[in-house]
Amino acid sequence: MDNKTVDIFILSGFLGSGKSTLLKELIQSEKRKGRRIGVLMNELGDVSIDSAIVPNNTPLKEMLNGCICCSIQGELSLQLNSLLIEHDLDVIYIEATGAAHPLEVVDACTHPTLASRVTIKAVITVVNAKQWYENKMSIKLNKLLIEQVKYADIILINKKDLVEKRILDSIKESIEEINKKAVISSVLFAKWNPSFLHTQDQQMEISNKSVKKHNHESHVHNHLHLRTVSTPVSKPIDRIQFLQWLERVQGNLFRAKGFIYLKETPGLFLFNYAYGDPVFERYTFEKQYQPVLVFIGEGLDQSCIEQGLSKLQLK
Ligand SMILES: Nc1nc2c(ncn2[C@@H]2O[C@H](COP(=O)(O)OP(=O)(O)OP(=O)(O)O)[C@@H](O)[C@H]2O)c(=O)[nH]1
Repeated sequence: MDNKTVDIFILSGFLGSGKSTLLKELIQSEKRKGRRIGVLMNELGDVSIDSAIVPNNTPLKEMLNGCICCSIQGELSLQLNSLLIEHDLDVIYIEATGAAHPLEVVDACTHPTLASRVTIKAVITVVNAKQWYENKMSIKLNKLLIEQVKYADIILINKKDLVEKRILDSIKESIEEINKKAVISSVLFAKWNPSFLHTQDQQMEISNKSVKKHNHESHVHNHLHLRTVSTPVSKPIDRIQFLQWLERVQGNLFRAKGFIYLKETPGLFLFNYAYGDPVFERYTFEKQYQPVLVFIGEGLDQSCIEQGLSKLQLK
């Protein structure tokens, strides 16, 4: 009988902290080692955006329109099961939504039908340095950020370019106070030495057990009431007008992403907006996408967003 288990790494962290950026790095690193990787992605919206970074030849399962920890925990077990049946893999990376509680994801991976076939190696939490330092989130969101840090085995303080060195040190200290066991690194564009993942197995399995232990304790689940709005944007938009409009979007906009055409420059652009920082990147990946935008936040109004975007496309 084959006793080989498939390694599982769970990527956690708030919306826009850099989970997909990290996943891209990890996929490249695993490929260089010749390991067979599978990816399971969960997005809050009904449109897949993050999967653009997963190469076509990498087995991928996507769970759209819901958060693993709220509504589709059972589906995660099913999708994980299909990945294991359909492919001969060494490792699976699970990218949770930014609203997910890591323990709920761990819980779904420890379903009795999966237990003998997978080993949960580590929860890796990505933190947006500026967002952590500024501490401007609502109480509920802050609590979620803390839980994501508390139950991590590895914590990457990402976007270190957005804060000064001394602030980075204070962020590290405050994170250490919450989680003394985790390995903590400050990183830029989630660039990190993932060989660590394969040399420190023992250490991580120890802290991993503590994750499982906590799993049986009761914890308050943050229901964030996040709303997602996705809408096609077939015509090119003026970049400046779009950004000005984005500032005025009604509600609490945490995250926006998608593919759009811009008036001033030909070609499709990948748009990312996380914690107030908008980024347009020319889309160069192999997968084909239709122009569409996804907005994630609290109190978003779908018709207002659609009307606003329609007007921008007419200008
Ligand atoms: N300035 C800066 N931007 C970064 C860094 N790392 C990632 N980003 C950008 O932040 C944006 C969001 O990154 P993602 O990797 O998509 O974040 P995510 O956590 O996967 O987002 P969700 O899946 O929506 O939760 C993208 O535009 C990235 O290019 C960094 O170190 N510095």
